[in-house]
Amino acid sequence: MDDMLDYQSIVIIILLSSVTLLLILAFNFKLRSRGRKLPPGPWRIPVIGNLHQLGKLPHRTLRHLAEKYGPLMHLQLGQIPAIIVSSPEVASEIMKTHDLEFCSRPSNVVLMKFSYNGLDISLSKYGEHWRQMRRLATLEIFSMKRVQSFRTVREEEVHVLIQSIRQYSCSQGPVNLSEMFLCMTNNIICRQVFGKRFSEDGQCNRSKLHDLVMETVELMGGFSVGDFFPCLGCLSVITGFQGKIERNFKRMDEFFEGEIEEHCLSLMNDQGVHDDQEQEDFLDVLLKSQKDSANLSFSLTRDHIKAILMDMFLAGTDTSAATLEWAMTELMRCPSVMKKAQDEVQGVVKNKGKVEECDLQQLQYLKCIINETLRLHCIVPLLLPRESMKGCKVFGYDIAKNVRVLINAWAIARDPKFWENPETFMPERFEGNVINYRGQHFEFIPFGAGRRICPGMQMGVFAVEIALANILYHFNWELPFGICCKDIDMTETFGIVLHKKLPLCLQARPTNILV
Ligand code: HEM
Repeated sequence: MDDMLDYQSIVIIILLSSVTLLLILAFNFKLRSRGRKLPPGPWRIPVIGNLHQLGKLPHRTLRHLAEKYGPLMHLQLGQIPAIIVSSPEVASEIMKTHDLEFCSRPSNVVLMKFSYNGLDISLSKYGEHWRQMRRLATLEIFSMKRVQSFRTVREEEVHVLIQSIRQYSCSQGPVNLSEMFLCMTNNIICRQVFGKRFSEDGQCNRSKLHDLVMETVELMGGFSVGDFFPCLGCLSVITGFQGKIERNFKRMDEFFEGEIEEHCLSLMNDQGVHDDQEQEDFLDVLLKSQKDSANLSFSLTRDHIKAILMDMFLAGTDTSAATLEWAMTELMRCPSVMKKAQDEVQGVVKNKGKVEECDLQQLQYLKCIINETLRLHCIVPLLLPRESMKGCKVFGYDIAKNVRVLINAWAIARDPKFWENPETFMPERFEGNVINYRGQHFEFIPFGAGRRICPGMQMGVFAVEIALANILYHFNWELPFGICCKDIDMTETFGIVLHKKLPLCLQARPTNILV
């Protein structure tokens, strides 16, 4: 009898908790619209359906809502108040006029973990600490001189990519370009950060580190109820999500520790002293800055260094790889654009045997292709979320403190008011056009704008340009047997970074250029 009672009470408790949970969800997930053109709120949208949709492809769902309710929407995402920006005018208000009020980042458990409790650059809140870290990184890591000093690294890794494609396509058929791009960008980042690569020698293949980094990226972009309902954060423990984060973080941390130890040792043995300052890797630079921390107004701890290393991997690897993946996908869908691009590269490089970075300045059409790729496939579609630091008025509406701000850069770059035939891939639109991605033209902000603009922009673009130019120079590309242009799957994945859901597999036919 007692057992029976226990069983019944357990069932009742479970039922009551589920009903409470559903009520909390239903009550909290409503959408309020407060734009000038918007209907008076609050009103509700079906809870589970939209939560699910937002969790899947938020940029598309939010664009659809913005078309109905205007470019400045106020959503109550669970317990989190958020505004969604979907037009260049409002984006300019937020990231230019009121940049100082909106340049902080929200925090949640996952982000805090991977940023070493907010010690990094990309996820930390705005304040003196962020300013100092960003200044250090801008001077020591992202300066044009430093980026150019890694020119050889980029050229060598692109060379390895070309050789790997050549070997693979001769023996095995279609090449998984999505995978190869990811390995190449990861190797470039590894060499810049640690001075070494982790793929097998001479190969552009996946290493254990690549797998680990990709797992981290997935976890960070994953959908967690706790993001919208902090009071239900404990659910992530029950679902096992928290455990996955802890395990993944531990492995990343151990990996960084190992590399730091190795670098410290070689610095101590004076092997790390580089005659030519330009050969230093980022970790050398950070360790030196730590030693000379008298020049800094804060003490650069080991956790600070690991937080920056985490930023490099998470922000720098799959962003550039995804850009290459979408660029090649669009070129396969538009054979005339592909031909024009190949003719341009061929005309500039002739029989030199490879494209070098010094050739890139002449490849203006290639640059247009990259711009158009970043427009049509905004790689970080909602940028990184921001948070208001104090109450302020935007377009006559009061925005409170601690409101999350999502900028739908993906929707903005497809706004028909600013772009003719916005859904069409048309690199020519950038020919002789003054619009660029450097954060001054708010209809095109793939790298964000204002104080939090991507500091790795140049590093990413150089890698994309040199890789794309070389794969167009060395190969003619065909779709696998039986597939035609219009069959190419364009489905996107869900996550912070927009990838193709299905990998891009293509048959490479080497041109007659000898390497
Ligand atoms: C094509 C390649 C890339 C794209 C499309 C891209 C895009 C972005 C975007 C949209 C943001 C957020 C900006 C905002 O919130 O306004 C960002 C931030 C950032 N990116 Fe990139 N990025 C790329 C490459 C890189 C690379 C190669 C690195 C470094 C190795 C890097 C490091 C960072 C960092 C540290 C931030 C945080 C800035 C801050 O919060 O102060 N990115 N990136």
